[in-house]
Amino acid sequence: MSDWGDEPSVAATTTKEVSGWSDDEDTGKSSAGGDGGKRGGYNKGGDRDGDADGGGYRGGRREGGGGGFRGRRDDNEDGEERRGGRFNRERGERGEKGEGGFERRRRNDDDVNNNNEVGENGEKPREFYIPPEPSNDETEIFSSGITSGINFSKYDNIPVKVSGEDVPKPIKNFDDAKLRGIVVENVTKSGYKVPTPIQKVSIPVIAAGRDLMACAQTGSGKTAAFLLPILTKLLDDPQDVEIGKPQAVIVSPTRELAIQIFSEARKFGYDSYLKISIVYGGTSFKHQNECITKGCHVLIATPGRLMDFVERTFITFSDTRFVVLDEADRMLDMGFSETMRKFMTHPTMRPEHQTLMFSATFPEEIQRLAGEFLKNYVFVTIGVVGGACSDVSQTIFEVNKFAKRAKLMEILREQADGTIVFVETKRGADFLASFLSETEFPTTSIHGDRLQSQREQALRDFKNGSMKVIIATSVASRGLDIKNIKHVINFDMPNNIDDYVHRIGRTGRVGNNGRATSFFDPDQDRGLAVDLIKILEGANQTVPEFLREIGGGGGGGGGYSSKNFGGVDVRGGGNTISDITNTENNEDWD
Ligand SMILES: Nc1ncnc2c1ncn2[C@@H]1O[C@H](COP(=O)(O)OP(=O)(O)OP(=O)(O)O)[C@@H](O)[C@H]1O
Repeated sequence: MSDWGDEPSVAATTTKEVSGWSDDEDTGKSSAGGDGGKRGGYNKGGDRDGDADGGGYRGGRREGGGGGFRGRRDDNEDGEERRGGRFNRERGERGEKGEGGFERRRRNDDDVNNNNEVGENGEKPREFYIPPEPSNDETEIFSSGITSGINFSKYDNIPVKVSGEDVPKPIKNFDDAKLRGIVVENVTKSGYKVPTPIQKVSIPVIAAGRDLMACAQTGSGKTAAFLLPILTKLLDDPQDVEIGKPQAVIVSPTRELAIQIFSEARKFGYDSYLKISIVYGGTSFKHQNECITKGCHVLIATPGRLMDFVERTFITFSDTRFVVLDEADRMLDMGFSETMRKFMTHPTMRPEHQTLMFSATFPEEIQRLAGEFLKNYVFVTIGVVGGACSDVSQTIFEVNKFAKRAKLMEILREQADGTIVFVETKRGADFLASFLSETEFPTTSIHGDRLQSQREQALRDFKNGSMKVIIATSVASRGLDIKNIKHVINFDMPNNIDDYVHRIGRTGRVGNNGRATSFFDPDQDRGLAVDLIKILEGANQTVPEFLREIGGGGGGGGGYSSKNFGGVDVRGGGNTISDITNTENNEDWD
């Protein structure tokens, strides 16, 4: 079918879909809030639409920017000020639920922005985007993951804490996991030899039918931890698939993460009869509906798009045996709490479903809210929850906003390949990408104002090395598992320490060494100093003197407190708490 060429089928950005199935829903949702026609930079050069040269920025640069973009605090992924803390924003400034606060926020965030740009006349152009068909080539399917690195065996020494009633015993190896034969074959083809700690604990918990809330460090294999037992159960206890009634629903906060989970699910379900589908914002609703009307066992979705399907009754949950909320804290942070509540408590939801929540950071307040959705769950923390992966070497430079660009060039001249540069704002990403593209560094970018086709093309270009550098906003901070990320640079520091941990976790994955460099501007980032010191100390990194001075000695002494990062089971003492630091030798489980 010609629609499925290598190139995404993208009509001119002003094209409107005219059918009863149109994506108008998205139009409405995207229209509220946001930064309207304030975008600038390279798009004036007319080189963006269609991205013919592969998502890069060649020419069309507008002067200015100066390297620092912190002035536009409102120009971030959420389209609004983010300094105020999650719950203030959601509960306070936006008003209580019912006032429309949640909806307004949701409409402008990553998931539902189908039409991302602003045309000359102030209208948002749209695209009718049908993503390329996923590959069926076995080699390609199994080559997506990162090969485990030299520090993999150190995972055995990471403290593992589990609480809850009658917690099933962890497995020691994949043979103990009672995975379905075909799933085991796919695990082997993926090059996995030993389960990671989160997999050792989660696989038997999920297999035993329990709900789970799990916090484990970035890059430690959380995706397989839920996919392997789910696919096994669907195969061991098969039920006829009915159209619009997925048996497992996996929800992810960002589109790119959803796509990645989709690839992982196809990998572990390879050669089985399981049907895996995906629905996410920024793409043709009609097309995705056609895909799911073929029926699917496993549905991966972003929350806004999922609700669109649910509200139109194209998806119901009456056959749903598993609900997975990946990066659950981020979904709540993005304002999806109402959306999540709607589908978790949907009248069609099969009462006997299991709910599984995963993240590397899990603030206590969010954990508490999330706990509404789980029944008699097992709570697992691996390592210092919210702590940075110690395989990433972290360097913090004191750089003011006017010096950032020169410092970045200096670093890139040493080594540019495989660098992801995080900036605070979408506009900042545009400026920096167009600036760098006029240098010797082919650069692309990913952020919420780019069309979805451009976002996916940008990631492809970065992954295949045709673009050495990718500039990203926090949309790319979570979950992305890209082999060739060698260096994470925080050109702008994030607004909160959780984002910092997730951002630097794009490198140093599955036991590989990674590198992160951050530009700390005391004028802007002072508020982050104390938490940053704790993170550095917790990961045995050097704390620069200037940072200690700013932090007022903060971070020392008491060390890193995991309390605010969800390291504590909020249900308190009524539950068994086991410290199974070394799952290999622990006897308590026998
Ligand atoms: N047991 C294993 N052995 C070897 N590699 C593994 C194993 N489990 C997972 N991996 C690989 O580790 C990488 C990271 O896994 P994954 O993306 O699931 O991490 P994560 O914990 O979800 O990270 P993040 O918090 O950043 O989302 C992937 O490339 C995956 O293929």
